[in-house]
Amino acid sequence: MRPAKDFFRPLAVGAPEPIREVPFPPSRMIHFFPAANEKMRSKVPAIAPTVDILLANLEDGVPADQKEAARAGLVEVAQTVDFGQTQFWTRVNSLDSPWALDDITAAVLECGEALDVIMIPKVEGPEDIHYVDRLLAQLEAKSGRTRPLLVHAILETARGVANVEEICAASPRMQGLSLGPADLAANRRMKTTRVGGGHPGYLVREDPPVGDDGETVIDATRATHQQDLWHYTIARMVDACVTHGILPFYGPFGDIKDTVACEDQFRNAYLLGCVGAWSLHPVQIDVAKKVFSPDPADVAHAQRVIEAMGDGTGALMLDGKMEDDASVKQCHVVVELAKRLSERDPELAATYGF
Ligand SMILES: CC(=O)SCCNC(=O)CCNC(=O)[C@H](O)C(C)(C)COP(=O)(O)OP(=O)(O)OC[C@H]1O[C@@H](n2cnc3c(N)ncnc32)[C@H](O)[C@@H]1OP(=O)(O)O
Ligand SMILES: CC(=O)C(=O)O
Ligand SMILES: [Mg+2]
Repeated sequence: MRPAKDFFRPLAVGAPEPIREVPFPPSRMIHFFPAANEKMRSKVPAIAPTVDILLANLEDGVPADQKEAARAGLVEVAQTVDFGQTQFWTRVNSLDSPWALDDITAAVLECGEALDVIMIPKVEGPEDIHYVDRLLAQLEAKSGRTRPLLVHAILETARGVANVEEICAASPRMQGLSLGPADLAANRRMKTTRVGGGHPGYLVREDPPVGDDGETVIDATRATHQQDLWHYTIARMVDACVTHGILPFYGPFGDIKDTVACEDQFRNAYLLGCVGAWSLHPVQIDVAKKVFSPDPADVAHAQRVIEAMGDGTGALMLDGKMEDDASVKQCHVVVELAKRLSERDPELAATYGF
């Protein structure tokens, strides 16, 4: 294990200094485009200003015979598109694939400073991050990059979930985690066949009523309530990320047409502490923007509580509810997020009255 005094030292001579605080610009959606697809690439300049993060995908979703084309597509986009304030990321192939080394090499040596974050899929433990950390430092030194690339890991194996704390703590490059519900379901041998979201079979049922004879009526009509398959993993991911000062994201929602359920899944993640989610299709961009921007009514309420609480200590009644030091802290989280997002989005700022 690296001693604490060496944690923030560059891992190669000439590599940039690691950062000490993870930047938190607007990060409501990571919009995926398949980097091998010329038509989708041609849409990138128009989509870039409408999203917080744009990601060139090289991994799953890209056919095996298009991996080289996807890598070339990443480089082309990095070298030609003006991203403005939008972050530009890539998801490389998994570390056990024949493509990962060339993906990472091209991302550092050919994308220049345009690239902000490299997403590493199927991370199982800190050893995966250590490997990437050293390799990136060597390539950064070679390329002359002036700021370190950050690393985002996908949590999509049971071992990755078991090691989530160590993964978060493995390097100062760690920017955040995303939940990978599709691979995670397969790896855990869950019996689902979907990309994220719930399942009608995962439910709780109301207790049976009791008949006149005092016996329970098992076959009576009883309400059922679908449960959230992802609650445990998201909550665990959020705690690990917050502990280590990095950012948690929900991942993909594969039922593109069901924007209602997508919004629900995203909102559950937002309420549990995630900062954003993936958008796989243009219709999911606005869903993420809506969900991960605080509701104007919540912001107005939070501002009232902050104002009423004065120096932020003590307890008082507002609208029949007790407010105190802890509730006002929650209100600051909401208002600070709204202000941060508003700095980039005057339309949103107007909805908050800033
Ligand atoms: C489990 C995981 O790993 S998830 C991550 C891996 N998967 C992905 O990244 C998938 C990304 N998304 C996609 O590839 C596509 O959205 C698909 C294949 C799912 C659907 O694509 P289509 O069948 O073309 O969808 P649809 O016809 O509704 O598209 C409407 C328009 O939006 C465009 N579009 C669709 N998805 C995207 C996207 N992600 N980015 C930009 N434009 C897009 C289409 O090109 C089409 O444009 P057009 O109107 O000019 O023809
Ligand atoms: C996000 C991802 O890669 C998955 O769900 O498998
Ligand atoms: Mg996956």
